[in-house]
Amino acid sequence: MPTRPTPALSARGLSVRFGATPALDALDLTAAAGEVTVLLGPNGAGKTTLLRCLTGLLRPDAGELTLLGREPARAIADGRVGLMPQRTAAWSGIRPLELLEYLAALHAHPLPVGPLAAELGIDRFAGTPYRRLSGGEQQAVNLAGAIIGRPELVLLDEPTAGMDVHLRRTVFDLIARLRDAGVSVLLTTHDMAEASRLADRIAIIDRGRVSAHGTLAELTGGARDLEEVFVDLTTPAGGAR
Ligand SMILES: Nc1ncnc2c1ncn2[C@@H]1O[C@H](COP(=O)(O)OP(=O)(O)OP(=O)(O)O)[C@@H](O)[C@H]1O
Repeated sequence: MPTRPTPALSARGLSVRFGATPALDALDLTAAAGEVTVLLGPNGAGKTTLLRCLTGLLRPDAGELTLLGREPARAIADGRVGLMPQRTAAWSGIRPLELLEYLAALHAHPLPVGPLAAELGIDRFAGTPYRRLSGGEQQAVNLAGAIIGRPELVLLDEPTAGMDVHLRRTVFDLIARLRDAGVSVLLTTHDMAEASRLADRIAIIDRGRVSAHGTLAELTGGARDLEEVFVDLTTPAGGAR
């Protein structure tokens, strides 16, 4: 019997509570290796909480989690996972090119900094302190930092938020190339068009659980619009949990 390929991500019964709020409520999700998996969900659905569990920033109250078949901390320590957070104040005064060179030096076989910076337009503001960059420029630097170490799995939290159409298209091409190179990508977005265009599979998260998971065609039945399906399957932010 053929063995099943190791998934990029496996979460079973993952639960996180903040006081009375169940941010993740026994969430089950498997993301196949080599695919782009898009997490869609209303504000507060638990997407960022899931990503924080994946990167070891948050310890779940219950459940099991593996990345690339390993404990998340192990996979991350081995440099196999790249993370683009939604926002980071951590870099503050460092200049983008210095930052990328520093991050590249942490990895055995990094991408060449110059071409990556040029592709994402970072060379135009390479010497500006990170905190002075526009939102979209900071996002470009965050994305470059997530992929510079040639990770096998990339976690992107709203990667195109704040980006203009040009940069957004560049990022779409880059994500498609990562996938073509066999990299697994897990990303969150609120943009239905982006999800439709990029995803091999879409997981709709609602109130800390996966309410649907499949290809675009499976979710929409080929007849409905993804936004309609999303509205049917999710609770508006502020709705009863
Ligand atoms: N540190 C925290 N303390 C208390 N509550 C928190 C904390 N972090 C998240 N929450 C709550 O957990 C729930 C899930 O939040 P999360 O940030 O994961 O949602 P999200 O799906 O990423 O939302 P968005 O699309 O708005 O980014 C929300 O109700 C949020 O207020």
